[in-house]
Amino acid sequence: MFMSRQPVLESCLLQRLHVRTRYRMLSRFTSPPAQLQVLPSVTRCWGARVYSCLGPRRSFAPPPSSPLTPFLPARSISSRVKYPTLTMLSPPRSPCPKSKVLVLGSGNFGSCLADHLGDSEHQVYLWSRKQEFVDYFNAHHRNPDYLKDHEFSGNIHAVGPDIPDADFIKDMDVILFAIPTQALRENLIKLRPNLILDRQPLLIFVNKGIETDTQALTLEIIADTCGPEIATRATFISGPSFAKEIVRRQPTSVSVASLDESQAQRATEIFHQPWFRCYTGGDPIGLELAGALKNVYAIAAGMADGLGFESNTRAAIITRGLAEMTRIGTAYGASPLTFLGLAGVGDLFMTCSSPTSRNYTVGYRLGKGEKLEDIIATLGSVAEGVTTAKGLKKIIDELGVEAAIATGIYEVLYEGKAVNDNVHELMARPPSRELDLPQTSGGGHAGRLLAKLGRQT
Ligand SMILES: NC(=O)c1ccc[n+]([C@@H]2O[C@H](COP(=O)([O-])OP(=O)(O)OC[C@H]3O[C@@H](n4cnc5c(N)ncnc54)[C@H](O)[C@@H]3O)[C@@H](O)[C@H]2O)c1
Ligand SMILES: O=P(O)(O)OC[C@H](O)CO
Repeated sequence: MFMSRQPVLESCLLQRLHVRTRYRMLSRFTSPPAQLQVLPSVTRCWGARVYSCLGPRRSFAPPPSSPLTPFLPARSISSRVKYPTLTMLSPPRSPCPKSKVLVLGSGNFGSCLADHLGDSEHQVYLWSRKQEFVDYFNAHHRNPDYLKDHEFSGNIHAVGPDIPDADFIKDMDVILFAIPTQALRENLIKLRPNLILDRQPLLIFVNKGIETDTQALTLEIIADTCGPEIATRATFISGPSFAKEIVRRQPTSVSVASLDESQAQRATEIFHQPWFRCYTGGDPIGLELAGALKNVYAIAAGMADGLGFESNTRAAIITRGLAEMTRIGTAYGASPLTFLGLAGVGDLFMTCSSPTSRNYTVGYRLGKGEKLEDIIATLGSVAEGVTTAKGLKKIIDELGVEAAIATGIYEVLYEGKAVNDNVHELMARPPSRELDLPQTSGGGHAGRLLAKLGRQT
């Protein structure tokens, strides 16, 4: 997944003796996973590498279908079962330098990334707007609402419920925002007076959505609330990354982008680990659009599955969804290449094909005949695609691009169109050319946004 198989096998052969010797030394203290002992030697070596590189977790229950399952210890998800740490075989990269990180938002993704950074020996403060969360987390090192089976890093301290004050913020090296897009503006407005410009921490945003009322991307919300200087340095992380898989240290890769690439590089240095690869880039607008739009197509894919359609239909939605989001992004003024990256096709593919996705689940349940209000009321977590579909519809209309799938999802969610009619209408359209990119003039919407930031297109 993150390296080609041939070099892996070659390096396995070279390291085989070394790894075996180290395992023998280690087995004085602990037994290696039984699975590693019964596999053929080369496979065992690869398994040992994967196992050692990823390191076992306090909570870990690999799904039966996981390709890593043969190499990983079967273990209860209960954290009462402790596993010896084998990370000494391939230790985490030490963070350079060790940072103080404030994570705003203690849902699935905020707490998962807090755990990732805590494991890398950063000093992490996890903010929640709920006092009960703060008390419970500090007493038990568990999240009472999300990822409930996971025991979190001891390097995390929960803070709240008030937004941290200026004294607290001035000590932070990094502030990571893991708050849903619709709630970001109000929180940035509260936080802005506490940010000192000449000692500005690295600001990282991981939300994936479009603000419904304004159709603003996060970059624009930051510019509106904090000014162009802060927005220009803001950094965005996106890509195929389910929280519950990150806390199990499943190999994960993401895109990291900022208009100021030195900031993206800083973020990469803080996040990059052998089990969490970061790829940097300079197109935050494309990265943001890709992350937001894939959620709308995940609703479409889930809906098709819920209706009982199978592989052909899902592959068509993913591929035509990619064509659509690339077209919208290009007309907006983003680079079409960004949509071929992890934040684009990577996340689109994953979210459209996994019931772990909340957006896919919304679509699936709609396909099964449930009402949107009932699904939202019982989902227990945010599905950004629902609100994004609304903001996106206005953007599509303004740009004048053809985006039949996204438009159909908007009509199902907000205009009462029946899911079956949506499929029939999509399929009954006349034939068209497969791949075309729109011409952009004047930099599109991105040009206006960049001008707001004082940047030339
Ligand atoms: N869960 C994932 O695997 C994942 C992966 C990548 C990106 N994301 C993105 O990260 C963002 C957060 O997702 P999540 O999975 O953590 O969502 P979640 O629903 O699990 O948690 C949302 C958190 O935000 C808090 N919150 C909600 N409204 C708030 C407000 N007005 N002020 C302050 N805090 C508020 C909630 O209390 C909760 O702690 C979303 O944009 C999502 O698309 C999620
Ligand atoms: O559960 P979803 O659909 O919000 O997807 C979560 C992440 O965006 C996957 O990368």
